[in-house]
Amino acid sequence: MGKDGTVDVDNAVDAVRLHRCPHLELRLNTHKGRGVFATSPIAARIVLEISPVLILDQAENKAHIEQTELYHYTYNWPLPGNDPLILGLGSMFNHSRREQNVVWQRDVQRQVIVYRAARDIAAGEELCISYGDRLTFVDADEVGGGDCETVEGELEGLGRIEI
Ligand SMILES: C[S@@+](CC[C@H](N)C(=O)[O-])C[C@H]1O[C@@H](n2cnc3c(N)ncnc32)[C@H](O)[C@@H]1O
Repeated sequence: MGKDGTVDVDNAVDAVRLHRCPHLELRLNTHKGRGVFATSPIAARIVLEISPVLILDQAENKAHIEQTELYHYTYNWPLPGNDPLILGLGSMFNHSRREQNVVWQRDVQRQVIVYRAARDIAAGEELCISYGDRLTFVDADEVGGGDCETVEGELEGLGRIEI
């Protein structure tokens, strides 16, 4: 780990050094179901989590993922028909259109997703990513409105989840 708390994730191809930020908790009963929250301040760019993914073939995906609740725990992947299941804490990040404070990157070769803080995060904040525009549920943040600043500019060039 670097002096600033960042993690070098550019490891050898045949190994992935795993990392989870210790300042996280899983809250079980939020208005979005379970969700990940910061227990202490977290600096921008810190690696929050490195989650492996499980890639099934197209037939398995159709039979066991698309028709079930598991579909909501998959990401887009650059292999047609093989959108993987996210294992680990990555599967617990909820969506926020306007308050996303987590960005993520696929490591296709090593089949992991690396999540980082998009900006400084305060203790008690929920850690959210963007699932994109095609949601399969009603966005709880949008039901009552709200007036939060976007972090779109900070997220340019980084991947979005579309599930
Ligand atoms: C990848 S899971 C996230 C973890 C999930 N909350 C849980 O308890 O397992 C995605 C699911 O979380 C819920 N979710 C995520 N973001 C949400 C939001 N902004 N509004 C309402 N529900 C949300 C939806 O049910 C969605 O299908």
